[in-house]
Amino acid sequence: MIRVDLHKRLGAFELAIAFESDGGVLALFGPSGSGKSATIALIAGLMRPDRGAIVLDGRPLVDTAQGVIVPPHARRIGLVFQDAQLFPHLSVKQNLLFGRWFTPRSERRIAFAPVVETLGIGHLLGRRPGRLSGGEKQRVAIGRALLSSPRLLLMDEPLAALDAERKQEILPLIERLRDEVRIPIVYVSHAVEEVARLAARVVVLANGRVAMAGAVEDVFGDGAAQAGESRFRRASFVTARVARHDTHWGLTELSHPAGTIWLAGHAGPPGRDCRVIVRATDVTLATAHPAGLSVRTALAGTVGRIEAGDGPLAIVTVDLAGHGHVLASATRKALAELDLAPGRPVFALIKTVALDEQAVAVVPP
Ligand SMILES: Nc1ncnc2c1ncn2[C@@H]1O[C@H](COP(=O)(O)OP(=O)(O)OP(=O)(O)O)[C@@H](O)[C@H]1O
Repeated sequence: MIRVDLHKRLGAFELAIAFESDGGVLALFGPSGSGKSATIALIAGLMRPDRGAIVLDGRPLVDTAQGVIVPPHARRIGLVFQDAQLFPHLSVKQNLLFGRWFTPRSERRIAFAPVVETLGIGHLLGRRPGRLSGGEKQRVAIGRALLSSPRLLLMDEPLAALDAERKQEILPLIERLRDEVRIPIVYVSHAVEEVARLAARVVVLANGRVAMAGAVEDVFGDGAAQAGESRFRRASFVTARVARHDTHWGLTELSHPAGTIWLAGHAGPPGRDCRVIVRATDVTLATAHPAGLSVRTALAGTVGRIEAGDGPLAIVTVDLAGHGHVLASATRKALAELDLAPGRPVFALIKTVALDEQAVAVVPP
């Protein structure tokens, strides 16, 4: 359990945030410059707050009112950054063991062999970081952080520098840290897909303040969480249950009270709840259930919030029948011509080709 309440002035920027996490993965989300990395640096002890407190598992790490500032190496916090920041002159094995250096023997809960096994880096132990790929470096960096047996892992955009394939390799490893090692993680990301896959709760920062906080479904269903992001990055997710696989056509049917969601490929065993990540640009709005269209997924709901500026485009939140929301991007012209206003019934149409196994995340515990 971590509780954070911090104030810090950085030039013209002022950070004033408070949040807490009970475990699992807490995502820190927000636009560039909103204060995510500064928050991580304050928790890790790389920067001192002007005032405030950090309490980890009941132990005050910072309490400026009492003059408490625990130095970084004594905080028992593991750090993983976007660039792995390995020591170039040390082998992979030495880099990994460095993680244990500051951890008293009695507190070493995480052993070397299982970490190496989980991360699949046994064959790399003798190599220097210069001879590793980006994904391999990042796995070693995660291993080094874990071997300090931290009480909390801070991950600052750990996948941002990796290509899509590498990301898909490392995401399941982070899920295992969450579910098997059961280490609490504060995870900074810009990517809705990563948050959907990993986090149960999210804190959205804007201009150094907590703009929203709560369960990810609630926060991402609200268009405001990603306000200001380009329409190509806007996405929402819908929690639905795997109903069956259609082996003939290679599709998976997911059930949701608003309608059936079809996706290409295999999304896990029937009965499993998952989050389907839907990009706003993949959603079409219709005032009637479609006929004569190739689209297979039509979810019933009502128009919620409409976010429109002076430009030609708008982002519409559709409140789905039953539960959840999807975001749709549409032209303001279309909304006017279809007379779509808050409260009006609407169908959100999603192309099956936009959804496959990679668009699906198991609901985090
Ligand atoms: N040492 C510093 N001195 C002055 N300003 C700083 C310092 N460190 C950060 N800032 C400013 O604080 C603000 C928040 O920066 P921060 O790196 O925390 O943002 P972020 O949300 O992590 O952004 P990104 O997603 O781009 O990494 C920015 O305006 C940044 O310019």
